[in-house]
Amino acid sequence: MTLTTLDIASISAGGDGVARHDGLVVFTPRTAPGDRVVAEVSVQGRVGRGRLVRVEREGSVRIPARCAHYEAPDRCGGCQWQHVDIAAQRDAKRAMLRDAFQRIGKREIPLPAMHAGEPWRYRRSLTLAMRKRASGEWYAGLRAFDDPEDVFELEDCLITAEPVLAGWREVMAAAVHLPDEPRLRGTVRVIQDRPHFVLEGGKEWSELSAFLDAVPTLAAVWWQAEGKRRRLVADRRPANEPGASFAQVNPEMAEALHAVVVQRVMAHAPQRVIDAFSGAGDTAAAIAAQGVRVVAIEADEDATAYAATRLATRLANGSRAIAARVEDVLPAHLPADVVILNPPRSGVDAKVTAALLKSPPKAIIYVSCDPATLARDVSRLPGWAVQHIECYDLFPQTAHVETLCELRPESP
Ligand SMILES: C[S@@+](CC[C@H](N)C(=O)[O-])C[C@H]1O[C@@H](n2cnc3c(N)ncnc32)[C@H](O)[C@@H]1O
Repeated sequence: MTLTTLDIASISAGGDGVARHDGLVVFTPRTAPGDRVVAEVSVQGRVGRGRLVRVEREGSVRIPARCAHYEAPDRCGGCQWQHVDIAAQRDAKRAMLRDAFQRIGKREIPLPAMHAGEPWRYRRSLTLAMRKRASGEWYAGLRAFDDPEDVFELEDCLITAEPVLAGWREVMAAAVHLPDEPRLRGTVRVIQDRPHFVLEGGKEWSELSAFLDAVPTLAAVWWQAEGKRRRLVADRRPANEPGASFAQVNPEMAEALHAVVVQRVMAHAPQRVIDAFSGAGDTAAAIAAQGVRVVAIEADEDATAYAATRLATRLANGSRAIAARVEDVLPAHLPADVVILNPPRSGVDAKVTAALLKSPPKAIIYVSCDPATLARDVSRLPGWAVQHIECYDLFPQTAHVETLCELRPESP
């Protein structure tokens, strides 16, 4: 390990500042383009990893972080970019997408537009590590970005909406009734203005009913005991409300994106649409409501069951929700006029792109949360052109970016 002066030139896809030094590319968290920093650099294979020691000269996009947990001692790993001006964050995300297409997809795309909303208090869901101290007292918090074992007690999270934090305060006030374990994990999500709680871990929950009595405002409580499936242990919701797992983290921006997806699908005047990785069926239901036959494919059985209820009135035209892996069943449901792909970060299996090459729709609308896997998957679709591409800033202060990409067959 050596102390090295680095001039940070750009930001990497993972959110670290990037500098070149002695023929090495060095990635240093918590640095910004234009910074001159001193870092402890260690070499791992062909790349260098920097640990920021001090900033010698601040780049023009560096700003003070707003959140007290961001800097030492907590070093919160929930956000990566609070030290970067919001406009520069958004420019970096756009550049990240174009770079991924160049580097991985070997394609040139224009610098995409960015749609953005509120940069603070946008999260409607917060997952925290829960720890029991030797004294028996519980605390809940996030992990340090450079030490996942280091969980600090969270006082506030400036990217999380107040009703979620209120839900967490209620849960922690009742923590004495949690399963008797040193470590648990929980998520509070606010759906239709009411907090829902998902607890993960523990083998027995002997004080479950005392816990439930102590959390009267929670609309539903789910428990995923160690090695078991998640189950609903308290349900005070109105009938037919979606489960906590299907809520959008940033509903305002997700709705804006969703509306554009529906509009782009409908522009093809489709008769048959496949919504692959359909979740709880938000998009599928909106398209089916316009008289289109929609097949929604989703691996999660609970999400599919909910999507099926939303498509139930459209059964007559063949709309339905299928609980299966997209790669296993997509070929059997093609052809379609438009296929929507909205996979997790890992992107789509090569079988999915192979099936689309064999039985091509008029358009593929790909919604991605990872530029690298999007670029890889598009590179597996030779003969398809990027007709339109744009970014949505669903997660300000972090390095994550959501992309909408419409592909059409290249003209012969
Ligand atoms: C990014 S979410 C998209 C959800 C939904 N389209 C929406 O807008 O809310 C990805 C979804 O893909 C599902 N999934 C992950 N792998 C899958 C697979 N191999 N086949 C089908 N669904 C899968 C997950 O359960 C999750 O609901």
